[in-house]
Amino acid sequence: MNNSDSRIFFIMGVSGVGKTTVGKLLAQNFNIPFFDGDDFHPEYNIKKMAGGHPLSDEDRLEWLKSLNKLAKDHAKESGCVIACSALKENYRNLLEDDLNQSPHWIYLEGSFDLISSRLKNRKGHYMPSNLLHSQFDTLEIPDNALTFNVENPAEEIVEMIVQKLNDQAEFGLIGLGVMGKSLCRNLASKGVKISMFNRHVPGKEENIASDFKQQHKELENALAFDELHKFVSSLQQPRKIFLMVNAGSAIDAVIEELAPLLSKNDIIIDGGNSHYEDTARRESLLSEKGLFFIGCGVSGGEEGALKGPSIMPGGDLQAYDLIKPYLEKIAARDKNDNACCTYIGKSGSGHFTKMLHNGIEYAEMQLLAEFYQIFKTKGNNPDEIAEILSKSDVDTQSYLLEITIDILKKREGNDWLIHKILDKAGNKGTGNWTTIASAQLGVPSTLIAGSLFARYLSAFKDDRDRVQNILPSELSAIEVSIDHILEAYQLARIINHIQGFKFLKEASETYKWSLNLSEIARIWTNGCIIRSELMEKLVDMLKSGDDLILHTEISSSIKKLKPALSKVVAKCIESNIAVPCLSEAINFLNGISQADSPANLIQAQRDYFGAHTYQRVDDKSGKFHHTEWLK
Ligand SMILES: NC(=O)C1=CN([C@@H]2O[C@H](COP(=O)(O)OP(=O)(O)OC[C@H]3O[C@@H](n4cnc5c(N)ncnc54)[C@H](OP(=O)(O)O)[C@@H]3O)[C@@H](O)[C@H]2O)C=CC1
Ligand SMILES: O=C(CO)[C@H](O)[C@H](O)COP(=O)(O)O
Repeated sequence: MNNSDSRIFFIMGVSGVGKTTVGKLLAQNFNIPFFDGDDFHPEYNIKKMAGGHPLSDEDRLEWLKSLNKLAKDHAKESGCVIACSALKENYRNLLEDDLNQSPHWIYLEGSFDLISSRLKNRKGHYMPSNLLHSQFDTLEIPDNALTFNVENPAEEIVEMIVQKLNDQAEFGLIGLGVMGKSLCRNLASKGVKISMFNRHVPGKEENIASDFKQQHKELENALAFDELHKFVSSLQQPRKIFLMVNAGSAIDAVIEELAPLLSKNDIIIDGGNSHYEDTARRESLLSEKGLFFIGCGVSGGEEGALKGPSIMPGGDLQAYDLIKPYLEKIAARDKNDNACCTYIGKSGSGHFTKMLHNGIEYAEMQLLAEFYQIFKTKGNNPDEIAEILSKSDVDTQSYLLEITIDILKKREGNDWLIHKILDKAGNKGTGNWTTIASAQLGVPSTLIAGSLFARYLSAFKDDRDRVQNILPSELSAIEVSIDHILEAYQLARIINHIQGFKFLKEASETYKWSLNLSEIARIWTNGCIIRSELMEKLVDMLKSGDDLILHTEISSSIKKLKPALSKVVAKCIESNIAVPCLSEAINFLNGISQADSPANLIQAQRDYFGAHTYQRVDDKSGKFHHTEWLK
């Protein structure tokens, strides 16, 4: 893609501003060729200008194209400096069209009076000074150029250009909320020179970036902005800008403001929990403007983002290669010290994978909540439940189990804090999207759906209060040993992961993403919310095939643990304990392990009322049949 040592500079500004002088000095400094755009005008244009007539857009077209070719030819080598007025945005677009790198735009500015007086003293140039008015009228001041005032001597301007380039940050981050702040500190502590931006909202959001910089020693070299164009100019090209803002309309709003300030080949990375279809849409929209868009799932919460998250980037592979060193630097490490970051695949696949991660997270959380309820019903207090969970088998170890133990032990005054927390579960949408996507793909992700709907049911707190008054359902302790309960938990988690990876496999085939499931499991072994001992085991199992349920280790665990799961669910139902996720687990297992299902009756009913046809077991051709049921 890029010869990394090659630099293309366009020195722009109105005639007489000093482009040639500055350009030659700059070229000398970098030891690259200098070209004066004026030397490339066709004879016709020179005559027209010398006659005091301004050039039209049509006159400029071939000239701009020839300068674009010049830039492209030299971009393949050491680069070059080209002086060219480039007064309008669309001229600049033509000049950088199809370049394999983002050029540096240097805008030389000066007052009309200063330049006019300089032009009057200039000899041997075909541009009469009265054309200067038309140049100023035509000029569209660039947003994304390094700007220098020509009251300074040319030598100083070149020094300032070099200094500015040296001061530029390698990586930019927009959105200094919970995750954005942690990621900034993580990047800076790894020695990455960063630029940070947070919007300015008068009276509400003021000096967020500069105040944040003051609070942390590791940010002393970071640049802080609340003006977007200054933030953009502070970044090395191609710019790499990580968005950590709320998913949805906020991302579109930021992109709308940001994109016009960027140059070709710049890379926007969306690290939020965006919907994968939005990501695909944004990627194709931005690619029309020559910009790259990487949809990048990030998991680990505030602490993970600070100390090492799991990172799931998807999009253009060449663009990914440019941001890979930064993402790998900040990612968590797996047990072999490899970064928990891997290229997921094209387009929205990174955000899809993060969405599914959250779906698995929903079910893992719901299972723990159901076991909390089971032990509560047995009369155990939160400390006792924490004690039971902390003694559970290594196979059940996970980050979510660890934090659950901490949560259960947390006291407030004489009581446990958990008793003071209202039992209405919130959500930000990823569980909902996962459930919709599973329905669209036709995959039975029943534990994820069960846990989503359990959250929704919990949110109907008033209804639950009212219904309980009319239909009281007494909870009673289930008579099952702790070992059996923990075995049921272990198996339900296995089913959750079987469903999750099957879901990914189906998405990969449908969307032609070629996902590497083992590699995805690997980057989920650390840094993310669903890291666990089980995930560690799945990395190798998924190497030998994607069908987890048929893997010998998994199938022998299922055989061993299934009686406990069946018993616990049956006992919970007898005891009026709602266990939607656990029951989905055993129902799925019973369904998937029976070659015969009652779906023949569904097919018959469909054919009866809607002539939807059915296939027959005694017709191996797979042909569809219809019966006139009332004849
Ligand atoms: N919190 C978590 O554990 C995790 C969150 N995520 C995802 O990361 C993203 C960010 O989350 P989080 O850091 O928690 O969110 P916060 O609410 O803490 O921060 C959001 C940031 O976005 C900025 N922002 C919001 N709207 C706009 C807008 N219209 N224009 C410009 N900036 C805007 C906010 O600026 P301002 O302060 O000015 O309002 C703030 O800096 C979300 O998509 C979230 O789902 C992913 C993994 C874990
Ligand atoms: O992405 C995350 C962790 O991986 C976030 O914490 C996520 O927002 C949690 O989702 P919800 O608020 O819907 O429970």
